[in-house]
Amino acid sequence: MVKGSQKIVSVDQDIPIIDMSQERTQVSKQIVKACETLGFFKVVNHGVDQTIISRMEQESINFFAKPVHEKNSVKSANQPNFGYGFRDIGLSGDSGEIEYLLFHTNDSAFLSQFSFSSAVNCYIEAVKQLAREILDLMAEELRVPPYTFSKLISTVDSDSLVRVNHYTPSDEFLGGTTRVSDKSESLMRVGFGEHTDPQILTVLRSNGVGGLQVSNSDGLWVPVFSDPSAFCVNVGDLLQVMTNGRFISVKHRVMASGKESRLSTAYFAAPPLQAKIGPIPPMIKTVNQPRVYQTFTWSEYKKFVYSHRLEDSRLDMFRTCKDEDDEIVY
Ligand SMILES: C=C1C[C@]23C[C@@]1(O)CC[C@H]2[C@@]12CC[C@H](O)[C@@](C)(C(=O)O1)[C@H]2[C@@H]3C(=O)O
Ligand SMILES: O=C(O)CCC(=O)C(=O)O
Ligand SMILES: [Fe+2]
Repeated sequence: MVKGSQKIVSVDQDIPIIDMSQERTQVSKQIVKACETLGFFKVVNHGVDQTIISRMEQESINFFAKPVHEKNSVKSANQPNFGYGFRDIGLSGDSGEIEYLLFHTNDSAFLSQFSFSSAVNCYIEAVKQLAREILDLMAEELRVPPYTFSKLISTVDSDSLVRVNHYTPSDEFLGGTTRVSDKSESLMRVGFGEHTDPQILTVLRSNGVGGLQVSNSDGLWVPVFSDPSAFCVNVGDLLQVMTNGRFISVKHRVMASGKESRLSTAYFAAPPLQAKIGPIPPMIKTVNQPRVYQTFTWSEYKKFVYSHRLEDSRLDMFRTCKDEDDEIVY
C-alpha cells in the first residue's frame, strides 16, 4: 500500500488545463475554480518563448552531465542546503532518488559561477512574468484590489527560488532505499516525497517524462502527465493563508518509475522575508468566513518550515479560532 493509504487513480482527467489565450474573464474564472478545488492546474498558450525554455532545458542537461566532483563543488554561500544536492532534501533527514540545483533567483554571486547564467536569468524573468499574470487574474476574479498578490513577488528583495530537479533512471540508483511496495507500482521509487510548497505560487515545467502526482479532494494520487509545452501551476501555503483557506495548497510528490530521466524546473514565487502574510481583509467575513489563519512574516514561516520534515503538515500551527484585530497584510 502506498504511504498514507492513498491509492493512485490512473488518469489525469481531473487536472484542469487552462488555455491562456481565451478571453480574460474566462481564464480568471477557470484559474480560481482550479485553485479552490485542487490547487493545481496546467496552463497552455502561456506566452513564454520556446527558445528561452529550450535553452534552460539544454543547459540543465549539460550541468547534470558534469562529473560528480564538479557538481558537488556548486554550493551557495547563503544556505547549506542550497546549490547542488544529491538525494538529501532539506536539513531534516528527507531524501529521494533525485539530484538537483537549488538557488535564490536574486543570488547573482551564485549564478555568476555558471556559463549559463544568462539562460537562467532569461528563464526566471519569463516565468516570473507568467506567475505575476496568473496572480493578477486570480485577484480580478476574487475581486480583491489589483496586484494584491503579484506585488509581493515583484520586488527586488522577493525571496523566490528556482529548483532544477533531475530524477535519473533506476539502474543508476540500484540499491536505493526509498522503495514503495504497492502491487502495481512495486518498482516505483520516491523521487520527491509528499509535501506542499510553502511559498505563494509554484510554476513548474518538465521535459515530457512523468512522475508528478497531486493529491485530490478524495485523497487519491492523480498522476500529472508531462507536457513539455505546458506549465504546471500550484497554489503554495502562503496563498492558502492569504485567501483564508479558499485556495488549496496542493499536496504533491514525484514517483520515479525509472525508465527515463525526468527533468523539472520549478520557480517558487515568494515575498520578501519581512512581508506580513495573513488572510486579506476581503477574504474574511466575520459570520460565514471567519479568519482561519494568523498573521506572520514569511521569515517566521520559512524558519518553521525549514525545521520540519517534507510531509509535515505545517499550516495547522498557524490556524486561529478567534478573530484577531486586523492589520492590513497586503
Ligand atoms: C524537508 C524540507 C525541504 C524543503 C524544506 C523542508 O524542511 C520542508 C519544505 C521543503 C521545500 C518544498 C518545496 C521546495 O522544493 C523547497 C525548496 C521549499 O521551499 O520547501 C523545499 C525545501 C528544500 O529542499 O530545502
Ligand atoms: O519535480 C517535480 O515535478 C516536482 C518537484 C517539487 O515538488 C519541488 O521541487 O518542490
Ligand atoms: Fe513541490
